[in-house]
Amino acid sequence: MDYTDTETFTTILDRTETREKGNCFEDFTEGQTIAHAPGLTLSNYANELWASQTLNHDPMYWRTDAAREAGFEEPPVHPDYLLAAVMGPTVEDLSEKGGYFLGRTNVRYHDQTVTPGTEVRVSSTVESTATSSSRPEYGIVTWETEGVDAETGDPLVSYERTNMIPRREPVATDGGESATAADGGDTDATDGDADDAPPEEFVTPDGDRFGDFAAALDEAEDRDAAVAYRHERGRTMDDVLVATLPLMTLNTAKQHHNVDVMADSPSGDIVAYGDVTRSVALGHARSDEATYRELGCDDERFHTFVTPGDTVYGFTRVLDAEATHDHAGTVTFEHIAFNQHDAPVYSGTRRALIQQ
Ligand SMILES: C/C(=C\C(=O)O)C(=O)SCCNC(=O)CCNC(=O)[C@H](O)C(C)(C)COP(=O)(O)OP(=O)(O)OC[C@H]1O[C@@H](n2cnc3c(N)ncnc32)[C@H](O)[C@@H]1OP(=O)(O)O
Repeated sequence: MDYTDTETFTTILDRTETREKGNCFEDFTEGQTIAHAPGLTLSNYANELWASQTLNHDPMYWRTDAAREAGFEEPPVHPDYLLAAVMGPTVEDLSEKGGYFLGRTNVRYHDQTVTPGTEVRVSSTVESTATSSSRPEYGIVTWETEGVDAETGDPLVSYERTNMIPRREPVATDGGESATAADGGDTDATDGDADDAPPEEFVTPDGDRFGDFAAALDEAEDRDAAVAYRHERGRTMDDVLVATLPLMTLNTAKQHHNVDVMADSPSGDIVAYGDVTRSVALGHARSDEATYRELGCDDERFHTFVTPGDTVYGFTRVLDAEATHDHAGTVTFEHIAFNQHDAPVYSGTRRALIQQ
């Protein structure tokens, strides 16, 4: 028999089993810990590709003199690449089966002096599993993940991530009726103050230093005003951003590189990895601030798909500024990434040390 004859081969394909990858919702139990096999070595190539393509062009990641001025011995790996490199190796075990990255919180950078050549090992613990009331074919799983330096065991980055994960067997649900009734059917991107009217005034900081953010908050205080502004740059999602960057971190989620499968999904196309979308928005934001160190991110949500050809812009609201160090202060931001139709695609809060 000729296996390479298309007609014959098609009937053979129909009769053979597919050796599947990934885990379904039923495979996760609360408290279970998974040591991810892949792990990787942080590379200069992937670091530069990530930071350049997401417009994270802060000189301290590119120039030795700027790195030394910021207290590093040499340019460290970019925190967004480090975070993605700690998420990529988890995908095969946690999310390769499909479903969407819904959000993440408690992102903490434990060591920002990490340089290319560092080997990373990653493990995750299942924090919770829940039924999706709106989607019977999915469950919702939250994991706590930590990436460590393989040589020293020192923690590098940790976070809690939530995904929709396909079930083997759909369950009976109320079709989301209870959630809709409970939350009033609110689909606004920024939870919490969706029913409030926007403030009368928006204040833009005069510059990119801690003092500029603190002064803008002072100006807005006791008035119907918010410190909030848009960033000029936008980045159109191309193949490098959508498929290459996640694959460079060993992220095997089909959503980012298998057009054939994704053609039948609700997006109809491959979708940008959430960490890439977020990194582009944060890159825009960092271009308008004198960042000293990243501290962490919380309440990150991915609101809708970003597909190739979409353009990602950034919007920032300044929530708080606290003088915590001689040379820098802690600023809390809310960042919103939005597309060419002005629809929010990502939101999250971020704390960073900003130079005085
Ligand atoms: C695969 C991958 C990485 C990886 O390999 O990992 C990626 O990078 S992929 C790219 C990034 N990603 C996206 O492109 C998704 C964009 N997004 C959407 O396209 C829509 O959001 C939706 C179609 C997914 C849902 O749409 P939607 O149904 O209108 O949304 P919601 O009703 O808000 O959420 C539905 C249910 O998820 C619950 N829920 C939401 N968020 C959280 C959270 N943070 N924590 C806990 N539960 C949460 C919610 O509580 C509801 O639960 P119920 O089903 O019980 O009501």
